Amino acid sequence: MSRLIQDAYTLAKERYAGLGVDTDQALATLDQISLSLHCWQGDDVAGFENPDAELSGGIAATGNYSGKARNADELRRDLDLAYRLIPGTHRLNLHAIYAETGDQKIVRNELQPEHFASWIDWAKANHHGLDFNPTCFSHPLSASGFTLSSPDPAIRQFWIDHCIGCRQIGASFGRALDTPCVTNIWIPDGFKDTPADRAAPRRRLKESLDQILAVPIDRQYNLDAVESKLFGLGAESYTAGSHEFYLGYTASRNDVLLCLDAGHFHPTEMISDKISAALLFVPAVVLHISRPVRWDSDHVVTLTDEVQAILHEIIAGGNLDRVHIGLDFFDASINRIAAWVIGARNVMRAALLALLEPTDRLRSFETAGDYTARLAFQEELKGMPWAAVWDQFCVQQEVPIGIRFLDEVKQYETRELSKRA
Ligand SMILES: C[C@H](O)[C@H](O)[C@@H](O)C(=O)CO
Ligand SMILES: [Mn+2]
Repeated sequence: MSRLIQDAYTLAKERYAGLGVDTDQALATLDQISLSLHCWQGDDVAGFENPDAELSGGIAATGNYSGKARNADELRRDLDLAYRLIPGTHRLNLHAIYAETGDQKIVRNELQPEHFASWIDWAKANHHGLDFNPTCFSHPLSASGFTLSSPDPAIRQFWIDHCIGCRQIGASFGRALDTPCVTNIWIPDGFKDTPADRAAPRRRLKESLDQILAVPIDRQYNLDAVESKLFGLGAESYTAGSHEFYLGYTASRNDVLLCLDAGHFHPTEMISDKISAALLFVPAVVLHISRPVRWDSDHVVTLTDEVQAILHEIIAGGNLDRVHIGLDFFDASINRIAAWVIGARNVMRAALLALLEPTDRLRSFETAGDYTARLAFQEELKGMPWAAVWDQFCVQQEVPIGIRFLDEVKQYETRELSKRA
C-alpha cells in the first residue's frame, strides 16, 4: 500500500510541478497549520460543573449516540484518539465548564487556573496549545436570556467577573504552554420577539466588555476575542452581540480579535468573504469553522465549497499568521470522536487544496483581465490529483490513510465507548 501511495504521490508531484506548484513545500506548510479542536464535541457541551443540567443559551446538541465522555479523563482519552487520527499537531479549545474541581462546587466567577491543572499537564505532555472560553450559558444567572448585557447590574457583574477570571486562566495556559491562549467571549443574550429597545442591551454589553478588557493581561500569553451570532433558539429576533456590534467594537480598539463562526450568519452569508475585509481593520481573526444547516449552526464540517473558500482566503491571502483556525460543531447522533476527526481532516484537506493552487498565476490572469483563463484554471484545478498528496501527508504524519481511521474509531468504540452507561 505505501508503495502505491508513493507512486501516486510522485505522479501528482509531477502534475503539480507542471503548474508551478511545489507539493513538498505545500506539505511542509500544511504541517505548520494548527487547528483548535473544540472540547465540547466530546460530551455534547455538558461539561463537568453540572453534567445533567439542561444545555441553554439557544444552542442544542441533538442525538443520543452512546459513549459520550462522562468525565475529564474520558474526554482526554477520546481526544487522544482523535488527535492520533488527524495529521498535524493541534490545539484544544476548552470551556470554563470543563474545570476539574473535585468534590468542591466552585462558582464560575471564582474559577482559578488550578482548576485546569490536569488539562495543562495533559496539553504540555502532548504538545497541544490551549484556547479558552468563559461559559455564559447553562447557568441560573443566564436563565433570563441575558448575561453581559443584562439590565440587572448584579447579573452583569457576575458575568464580568467570570470573563475577567477566564482571561487570567487563559494567560496561565499561555504561560505554561509557551503559546498564547485565545480566550473567546460568546454570549447568548437576545430576544425571542421584537425588542422595544435595540440599543440599551448593546450599550450595556459595550460597557461590560470595556470593564472586562480594562484588566491588563499580557498579550504574549492571552489574546482576547469576541464572537457574534445572528440568532439562537429562543433569541430569534435580536441578539445584543451581533456581527456589526463586534466588528465595530474590535475595529475601534485594535487589541481584540474578531471571531467569525461560519454558522452564525444568514444561510447564504459566507464568512469566507469577510476575512479579507475584517483583516484590514482588526488585528487578527478567530474562526469557528462549522456547517450551518437550516436552523442549526453546528453540523460536522464537510469539504464544502465554503470550507475550501475559507481556507483559500487564509492561505492564498497570506493570512496564516493572523487567523486562528478553530472548529465548532456538536453532533450527538454519530460517534463523537469520528465527528472531530472527519471535521478536522476536512479542514486540513481544504488547507491542502489551497496550498496546491498556483496563486500567482491566477492573479496574473486577473490583473491582465483574462477572466477566461482564470476560470479555466480554477475549474481544472478541481480535477488535479490532490488526494494523492493528502495520502502522502497522512503517511508522513503517521496517521491512517483514507477511511482506515474509521477502523480505529470502531475498535475504540467496542473497547471503550460501549462500556460507558
Ligand atoms: C459552546 C460554544 O461556546 C459555542 O459553540 C459558541 O462558540 C457558539 O458558536 C454558540 O453558538
Ligand atoms: Mn462558535
